[in-house]
Amino acid sequence: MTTEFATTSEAGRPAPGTEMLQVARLNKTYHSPQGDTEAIRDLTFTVRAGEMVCIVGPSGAGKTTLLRCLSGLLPPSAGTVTLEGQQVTEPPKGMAMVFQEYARSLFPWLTVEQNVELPLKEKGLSKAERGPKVRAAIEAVGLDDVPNSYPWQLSGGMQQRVAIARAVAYEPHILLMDEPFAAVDAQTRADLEDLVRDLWKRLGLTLLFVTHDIDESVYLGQRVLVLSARPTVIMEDVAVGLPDERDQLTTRGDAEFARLRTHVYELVQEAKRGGRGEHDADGAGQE
Ligand SMILES: Nc1ncnc2c1ncn2[C@@H]1O[C@H](COP(=O)(O)OP(=O)(O)OP(=O)(O)O)[C@@H](O)[C@H]1O
Repeated sequence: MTTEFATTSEAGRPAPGTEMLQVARLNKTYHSPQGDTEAIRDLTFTVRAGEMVCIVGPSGAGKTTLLRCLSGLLPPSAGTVTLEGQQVTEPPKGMAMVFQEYARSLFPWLTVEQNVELPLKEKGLSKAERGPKVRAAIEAVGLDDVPNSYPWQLSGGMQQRVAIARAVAYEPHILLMDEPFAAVDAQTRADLEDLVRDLWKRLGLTLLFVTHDIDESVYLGQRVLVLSARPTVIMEDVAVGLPDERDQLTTRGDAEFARLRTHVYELVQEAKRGGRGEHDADGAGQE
């Protein structure tokens, strides 16, 4: 395809491999009349430019809370989030997000093209600048035959492709994805996983991908951060040494894939039993 996306240097992104997102001793405690809930106890990790990092953890481990803190929507109770040297206190300009609920994140009265174009308008790009970027993004996600359709005329998987196109057209420095494929069927999910890996490689994206699905985290990630049960710490930062060229059959049939998924599965089971989290105030397993 003819890419109209900015390259890494054109877009002013940090050079690949440099530290981009730093989360330092992050704590989030919710206060309510019923009492305090310490959702996140102590999280420290770094994401380098160009990395694909997955986050898994048991239900209620604080994944949504973490993403809200990273995206500046929720102030931490302690600790800091720093993106490209700037402390995050509001939604950063260089960040885009894709959510699980695509039906709620797309505007039903706008066409595919108009949905993808909207953030570029908000970014202040002229019509002439927007056009090629919108077309390239729609082509990149394989929707070039339906640019004038409305979201409600498309399948769930296609709607999620629109949401992904909108995020990549914006040319974010970092893309956060919050369980983006949880609501689509298994086959569509596999296609979307491959789409995300393809876009990540081609566009030099930095990606933080939250999922419940252990296999998905190993298939997609270069690293998998495994969260403990609440109050959350990082149990382990698992390096995924699988080759960069991945496909659904070969990679998932690989002995190393099986070893990694077993390891992550055991960690999540341990987390569910409350291991290396709630009972470990020192946060063992931190980087
Ligand atoms: N606004 C809030 N007020 C009080 N407690 C909250 C609030 N939001 C979340 N919590 C609590 O914080 C903890 C973490 O919630 P969070 O939604 O971040 O977890 P999660 O890992 O995203 O969950 P799931 O995997 O089920 O989607 C939970 O115990 C939840 O009840």
